[in-house]
Amino acid sequence: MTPNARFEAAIALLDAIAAAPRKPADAVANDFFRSRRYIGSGDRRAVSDQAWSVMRQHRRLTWWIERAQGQASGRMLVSAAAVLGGQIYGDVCAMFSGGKYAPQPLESDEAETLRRLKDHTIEHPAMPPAVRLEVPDWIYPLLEARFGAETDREVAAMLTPAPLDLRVNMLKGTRQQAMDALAAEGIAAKSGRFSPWGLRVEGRRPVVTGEAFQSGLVEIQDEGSQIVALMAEPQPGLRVLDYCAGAGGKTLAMAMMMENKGHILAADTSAPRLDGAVRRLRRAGVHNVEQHLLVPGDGKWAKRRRETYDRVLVDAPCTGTGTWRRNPDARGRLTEQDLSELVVKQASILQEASRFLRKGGRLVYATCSVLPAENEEQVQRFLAANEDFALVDPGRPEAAKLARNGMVHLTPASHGTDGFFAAVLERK
Ligand SMILES: C[S@@+](CC[C@H](N)C(=O)[O-])C[C@H]1O[C@@H](n2cnc3c(N)ncnc32)[C@H](O)[C@@H]1O
Repeated sequence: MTPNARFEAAIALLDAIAAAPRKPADAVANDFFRSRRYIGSGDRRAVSDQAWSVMRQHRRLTWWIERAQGQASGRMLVSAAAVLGGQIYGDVCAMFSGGKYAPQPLESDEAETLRRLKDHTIEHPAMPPAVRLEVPDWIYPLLEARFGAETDREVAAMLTPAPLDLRVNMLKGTRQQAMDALAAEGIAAKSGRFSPWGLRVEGRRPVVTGEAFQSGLVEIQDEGSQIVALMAEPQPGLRVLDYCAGAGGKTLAMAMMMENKGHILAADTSAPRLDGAVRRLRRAGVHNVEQHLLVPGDGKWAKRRRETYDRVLVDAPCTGTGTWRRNPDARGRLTEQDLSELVVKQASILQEASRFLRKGGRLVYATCSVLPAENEEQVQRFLAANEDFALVDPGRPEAAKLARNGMVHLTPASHGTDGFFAAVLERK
């Protein structure tokens, strides 16, 4: 593809994303490229990179375009990003050549808007903080309450692209063997900072097509997520309930820690998500996991299992604010109502799941959110209503050293992981 054609494809992709405001951008992008099979993999990556870079600057670009009396269409967003990113105004206008596969020429008002952006950069002192940090207005005070003087540093780090983290599957080999196998595929990886099984891959590499991944020796998993699984301390022989197991990221890590001995019940209300785990479990060589679809009214099922699990992991559905660096479009979709509904849901799931824990057993409550309402406040409310539970320090030293007041808060800026929260609760 010519640079102009890539420019045009990025504009079309951004318009498609804007036309489906409730759909995740990566799902829109999958459909977009599926219907344009003539776009090869290198071009696809370049077009996505350009669109994702615009999404990471969306509020600031819109602010600039509106200030320059324009409309934030895909054409204006892409061209404004180029001009504010330092490309020469005339060169950017020339991209709109109207040639085959190139964008149509700029209208005179579009060219005028763009001209007003000349000699500026994306930042401007008059930008409100929520615009500068690319977050919805309603959430900024919550982030400020959470991070205080560190708000700028913490929230800005949520705008940088996430690294690629792997977990070595000890059922298949050691960390050194995994590093060697990856090196043989031309992929350089170094040990993670916190997880004993973590690897961080340098640069963006196609790990999933390689032998190390296909053979189940490595799995893609953010290091923060590995720490959450580790906090459940699932030893061989125990009975573990993974109550919001989804597609099994933490189930897999726990099965590995249990050396395939004992039993994990991976429960979720979503059949498609549970199905998503099946191939991953097989590839990883895991065979101590049983899946269970939670359905309303299965009281008998629950009654039989009351107080029978040594460990319960509640990886609750949440706002996903901790994963914003992976999904820059998600921040724009999140509403205040989403948050209040999730807080109610999380409290009910935690209460529900806690019934399965035996006396002396440990429950880990976790989210991939950085908001106190979904995290420590949720734990405090639960403890106030359940006197037979107590907050305890994480047992594993890797997690204990990360804990503050007995709870672990991970963030991209402070730990280089996704944002995660986890707390261990023991039944007395
Ligand atoms: C954060 S995701 C889980 C991710 C998964 N543990 C992993 O590590 O890959 C939250 C999960 O909670 C599930 N969920 C939503 N409502 C639920 C409920 N009432 N009970 C149990 N699971 C629920 C969702 O289907 C989703 O799979």
